[in-house]
Amino acid sequence: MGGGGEEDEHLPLFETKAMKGRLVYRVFSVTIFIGICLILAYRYKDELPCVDIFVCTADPKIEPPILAINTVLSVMAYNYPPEKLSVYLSDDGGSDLTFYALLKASVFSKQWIPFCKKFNIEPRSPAAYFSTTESKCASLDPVLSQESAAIKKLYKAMEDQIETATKLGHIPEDIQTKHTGFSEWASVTSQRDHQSILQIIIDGRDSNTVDADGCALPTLVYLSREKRPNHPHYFKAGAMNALVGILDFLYLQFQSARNNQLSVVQLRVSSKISNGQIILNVDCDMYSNNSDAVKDALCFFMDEQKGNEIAYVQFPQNFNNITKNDIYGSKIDVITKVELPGCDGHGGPLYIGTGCFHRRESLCGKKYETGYKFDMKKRIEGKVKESVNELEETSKVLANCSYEEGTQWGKEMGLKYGCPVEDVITGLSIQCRGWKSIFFCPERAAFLGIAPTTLAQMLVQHKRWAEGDFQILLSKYCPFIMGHGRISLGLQMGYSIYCLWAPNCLPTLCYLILPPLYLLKGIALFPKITSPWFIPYAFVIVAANAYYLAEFMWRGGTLKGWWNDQRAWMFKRTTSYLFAVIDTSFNLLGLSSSGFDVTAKVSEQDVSERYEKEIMEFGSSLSGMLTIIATLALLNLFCLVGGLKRITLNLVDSGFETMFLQVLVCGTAVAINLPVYQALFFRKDKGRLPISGL
Ligand SMILES: O=c1ccn([C@@H]2O[C@H](COP(=O)(O)OP(=O)(O)O[C@H]3O[C@H](CO)[C@@H](O)[C@H](O)[C@H]3O)[C@@H](O)[C@H]2O)c(=O)[nH]1
Ligand SMILES: [Mn+2]
Repeated sequence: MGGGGEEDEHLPLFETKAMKGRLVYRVFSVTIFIGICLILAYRYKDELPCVDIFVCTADPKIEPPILAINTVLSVMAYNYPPEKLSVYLSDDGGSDLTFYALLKASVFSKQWIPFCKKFNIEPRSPAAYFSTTESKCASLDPVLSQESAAIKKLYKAMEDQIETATKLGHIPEDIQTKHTGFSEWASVTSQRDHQSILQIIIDGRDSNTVDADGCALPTLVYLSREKRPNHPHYFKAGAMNALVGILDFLYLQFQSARNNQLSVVQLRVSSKISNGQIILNVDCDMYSNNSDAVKDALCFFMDEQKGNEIAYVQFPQNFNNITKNDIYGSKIDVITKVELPGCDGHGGPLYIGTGCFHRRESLCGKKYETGYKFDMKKRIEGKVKESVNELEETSKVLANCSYEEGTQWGKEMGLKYGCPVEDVITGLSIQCRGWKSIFFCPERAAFLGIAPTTLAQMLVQHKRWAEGDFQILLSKYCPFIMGHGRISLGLQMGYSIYCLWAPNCLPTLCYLILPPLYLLKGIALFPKITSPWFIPYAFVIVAANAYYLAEFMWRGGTLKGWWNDQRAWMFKRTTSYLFAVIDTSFNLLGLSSSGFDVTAKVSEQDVSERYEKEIMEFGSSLSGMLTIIATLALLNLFCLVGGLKRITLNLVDSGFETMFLQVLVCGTAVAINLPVYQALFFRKDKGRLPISGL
């Protein structure tokens, strides 16, 4: 204690001071931090399995090469160690134009992949990225916009070259001399008659092949499997099987114990070249929209508790060209947001084609055994030591059509042959072998594709689906027969929603033909509005429609979208499903076999404009399907007018009371068919329905 100046000299009771040597410590801790990151990177990197990605294309006219390579580039740029990725372009069109486009893409990828990773951009399909608003916003990040402008220029130059060649229809000689691969086309007589063409465009094993930043690149392979006129090629299933294959010594032993022959022919192209434990299939029109999707899928496969029983992880099919009110009901949101997640609780969703990650073994026919464990890190040592040329030669043979003869490919192994929905039937067989599957819907869609833009395209696509699913129901693969005791009853019922699509045409046709005809004649088919029997009718009509409407709106649809969806269902039921039933019957009688009509992915300028404006495209030439649609629309209109006249003239006993439901059914049909009348009587554009053709 004291006073005055003495106080200042007092020392504080305690004092905290920074230690000396802070800089040294900081350097030390940074090195430890880097060390931990490297350890994690090492661990993480090594634990990730190899992934083989198959992109399918079938015709350079229907599926332009520029579309296919955009998909290829998007999957090459996944956030995944490139040395563990292999991308295969399966070209069923056997086209040198597609091959040329892929060569160009391989060069462009050296700039594109580092650009994507540096700025973490999405989506990684260049065409899709350059059409996003962010890519057009120059001001946000000056470095990004500068580099983006430079890379866009490169892309446009590549696009120009590819499109010029595509328009020309062949590859000019001066370009052909630049790559020996083109010489393969000297012996190609047609799309349906040629030898296997296989070119390893980027060899991931080669440490000299790097991108602009010096990082490794994914392996990139072009394959056009052999096709001969006297050999069935089994469409997409055949294309996939030429690639799939399996090389696993444990599995070979397991199989050879049962059938010695099998082990010899299990190797196919990708199992020879890269043998990734996981296989992803995407159609050429479905680019990757989420560069983390591979890692997302692996979270399921690699889960320590449940991962071993998962055979496939299916992502939903989303589309980037859906208009606000979805005129053709293509969004299938009720399927992907309600029905398939519903199946998830009963053993897993159906395999619906593109956007599906498979465990190689389960796709190749392995049965699930309780306690089965698979080490994703396991790599088959010493598998490929051959030089690129040797490897091309030895792998090519595996894509020959004679290679499959007398084997289990298309039956026990790989995707199943003979069904227009090779995906659904294959998934069902996998589930019946004891495996589970997963439906995964990340917030940012993993894949985006192209939905049909004309009525005819949509109806043809649905005919293929309905026919395939109906064939399954009537075959030994029927979910209630093959699935009995193997998959849950809930899942059997889940499958049957789709298997019963086709026969749905019969009640729909009845409702669209009988009530109007009887209305015209003045004969009542339903109870009077005053009768107690009217109540169940009213309840079912109101409740079923209200439920579907609520489900539709809950999943983000609009009211007009729901109305359009109802129309799309009506058209599908009266045409696609009817034709599916007829063709399935012919098929059962052995009078025909089902094919695979590839859905068109490009349309003319005026067709696209009408699609954007949500004007239905009937397409001026009158097919059987459009004739049915127009006839039913006219029948309902004619009968409604005739029937109403009869009622107003009091020619029917207690008119409205008796005929209320018939007028409602017929009136709804007329209201829903308004675009048909418009197309028949008022429209002048090329998308109208020519009344003269009826
Ligand atoms: O002989 C063929 C025929 C088709 N494809 C490819 O198969 C894919 C699907 O064909 P597409 O015409 O687009 O049919 P979609 O109806 O749009 O396809 C859905 O339905 C098919 C089953 O019908 C599934 O295989 C698809 O994955 C699924 O997206 C495309 O990449 C085609 O290139 C071939 O590789 N070879
Ligand atoms: Mn498609």
